[in-house]
Amino acid sequence: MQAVMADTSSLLDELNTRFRPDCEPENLKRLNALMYAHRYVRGIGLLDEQGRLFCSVGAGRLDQPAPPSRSVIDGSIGRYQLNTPVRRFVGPIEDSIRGTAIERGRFQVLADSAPTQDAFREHSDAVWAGAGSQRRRIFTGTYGQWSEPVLSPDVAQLSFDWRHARLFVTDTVQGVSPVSVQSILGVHSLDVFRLRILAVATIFCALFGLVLSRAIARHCRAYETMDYRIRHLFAPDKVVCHYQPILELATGRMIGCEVLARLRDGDKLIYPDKFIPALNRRKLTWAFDAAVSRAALLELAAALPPQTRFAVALNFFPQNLRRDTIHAHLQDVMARVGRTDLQIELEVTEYDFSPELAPELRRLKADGYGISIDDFGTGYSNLGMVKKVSPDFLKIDRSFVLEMGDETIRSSLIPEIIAIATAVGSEVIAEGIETIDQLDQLRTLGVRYGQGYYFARPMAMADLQRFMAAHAVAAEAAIPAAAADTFVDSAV
Ligand SMILES: Nc1nc2c(ncn2[C@@H]2O[C@@H]3COP(=O)(O)O[C@H]4[C@@H](O)[C@H](n5cnc6c(=O)[nH]c(N)nc65)O[C@@H]4COP(=O)(O)O[C@H]3[C@H]2O)c(=O)[nH]1
Repeated sequence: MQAVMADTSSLLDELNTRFRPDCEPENLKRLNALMYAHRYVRGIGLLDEQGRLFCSVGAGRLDQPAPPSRSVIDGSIGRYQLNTPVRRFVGPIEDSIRGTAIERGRFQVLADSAPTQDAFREHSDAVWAGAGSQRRRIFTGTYGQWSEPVLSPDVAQLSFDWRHARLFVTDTVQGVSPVSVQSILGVHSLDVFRLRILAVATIFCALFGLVLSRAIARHCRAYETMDYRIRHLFAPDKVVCHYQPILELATGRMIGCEVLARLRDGDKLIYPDKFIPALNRRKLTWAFDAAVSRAALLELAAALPPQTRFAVALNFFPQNLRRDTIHAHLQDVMARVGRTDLQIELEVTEYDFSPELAPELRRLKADGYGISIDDFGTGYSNLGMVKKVSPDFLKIDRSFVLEMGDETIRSSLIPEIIAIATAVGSEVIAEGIETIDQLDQLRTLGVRYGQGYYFARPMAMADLQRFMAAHAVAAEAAIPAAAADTFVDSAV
């Protein structure tokens, strides 16, 4: 009890020396803060000159000043009013709650022997008690008074005071008379919660960083994939055509070239094995085939001197080998090219050679296009079907040529392929000739045409022109003088 008296007395001292009995909000706010600094005080009231209570920290200005109590006891620290209604001090709570008020000078304080302020200070910054139906609640705490709408008393709620950069955490204790408590987290709270906040923030940042970095890495990987990049990489102006000469093996005469496409990526070239699967998945194959064939034919027509006949072998995706589409496109290109000496050969791999494709190829052949079956020997084509198309060329896959020196079963099949070609009325082109031994053997076997690194790698137009100029002289000899070292698969 002594502690209650000492606390109440010191507050009354302070009130009477430092404060005016002024009911203005600013003053009430300061009084409120002072009240919360005293453990055993639950309310402060202001008295008018007649000693009537006219204002209190919790309830503000009263509608009617409360007349002075008749049962006042003079004590050592002030005049005691026992059993006075608490409502006058703390606003709209039950009238039946009563307490002890002690007054001195123009101030009255409500003493409370239970140190409830401690509980507020420790567990919340402000408190409200009243009828549960009341949504807008007036919170009172160490920082003064403010009102706050409580959306639902059933769940804790967060709100943010932008002006003062404070976060309010409101929770409601349900009961006959619910109590809402508010904690305020502001910069000042960092002091109290510093370690906890730091720990939580660090864990949060670490987790967030981890999730974010994984998401970024996943995106970067996706951007790096050819499937993503192909949309930006493929544009008609990014197509680079390289040309690989096709020669008559007995004479070394160049009869034409195969067009092999690359894509320009800055100062690098990307090769078909990298971008063809992505073109297929992105359904860009026709745009690509159309761009390559147009670019190659225009470039060849502009660069090559008139020839008697020059074969231009074009690779098309099997799904694009449709007579109507291809013919319309190539007719348009050839009209611009204006060269009748360029003979277009359409290449289809044996693997893709199918019954559905055969009629399309026959119609294309009837339109005057040459047909070559590429990588011959690697697929399982129906010979009857091959015969029906009667291709101009069967191109022996380079794996057969590669194994020729080792005398494997595969290489022993070359004569069989030559026999099939004779049977269906086609010429043979051997692919991937890299050595003079391979060249000699193929010539001995009767293979008429060939291409490969031994003669020249696929190269840009400027190099093809140099190759053709040098080759015109060397072609006099039976074996071509130009070899792979001189004409490499050149950059742009
Ligand atoms: N080791 C070795 N390789 C040789 C030799 N001579 C030529 N080659 C390579 O063998 C491939 C021959 O082309 P393919 O069988 O039509 O196979 C082509 C073709 O199926 C496809 N392709 C290339 N350009 C186009 C195009 O414009 N359109 C379409 N649809 N496909 C294309 O990509 C495939 C690969 O083309 P590339 O990478 O240019 O590879 C080319 C060529 O560079 C040699 O002596 N030794």
